[in-house]
Formats: sequence, C-alpha cells, structure tokens
Amino acid sequence: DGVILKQMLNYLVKNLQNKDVNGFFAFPVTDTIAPGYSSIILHPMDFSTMTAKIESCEYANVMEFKKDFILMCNNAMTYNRPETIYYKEAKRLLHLGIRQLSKEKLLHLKK
Ligand SMILES: NC(=O)c1ccc2nc(N)sc2c1
Repeated sequence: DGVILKQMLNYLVKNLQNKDVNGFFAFPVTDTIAPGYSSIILHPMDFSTMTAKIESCEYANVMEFKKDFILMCNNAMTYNRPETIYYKEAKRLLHLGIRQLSKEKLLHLKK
C-alpha cells in the first residue's frame, strides 16, 4: 500500500543520491550555472523534486519513480557535452541506478 511504497522509494532515492557524490543532481539546474538550460531541457528533474514527489504520493509504483530517475540522467546527457564531468557522472549514475532499480523491483515482486 501507500506507506510501504513510500518507504521503498525513500530507501531507493537515498541509495541513488549517495552515488551522486558531487551533488550534481541534488537540486534543479539553474540557467545561471547552466546557460540556456531551461530552453534546452523541457522536463527538468532532480533528486529534491523526486523526494518531494515521494512525500506527496505522486508515484504510483517503482516504475514511475524509475522513469523520473532516467529522465534526470538523460537530461544531463542531453545538455552537457560527453567530455564534461556532468555527462560522465550522469552516465555512471544511470547505469548504477538501473541495476539497483531492477534488482530491488524483482525483490519487491518476490515478496
Ligand atoms: N545536472 C546537470 O546537468 C548539471 C549540474 C551542475 C552543473 N554545473 C554546471 N556549471 S553545468 C551543470 C549541469
């Protein structure tokens, strides 16, 4: 039910955010630090927004949460050039996250 899903998503977002050691994905990207960001990325996403969505029960299941996580990483790989640390971190986070989310999801389904 809602409480269990919330606990699981809070656990997942904490785990994923621990991998973002530089905090590049902690808060919404501003046009100040990333010129033109809001005109290039039409659906921004970050961990603080995902955490707020968990609290306001905006995720019906793990898959919806996973979609926002993938969106966040893909945004960074769209706006930033491949040689940048932001792109590299997004790519790394994406692969670590997908592995964690599929393993967790399977665990959840098994219960
Ligand atoms: N998540 C991102 O795409 C991101 C985060 C931080 C950041 N700082 C810059 N100077 S460009 C930039 C991009």
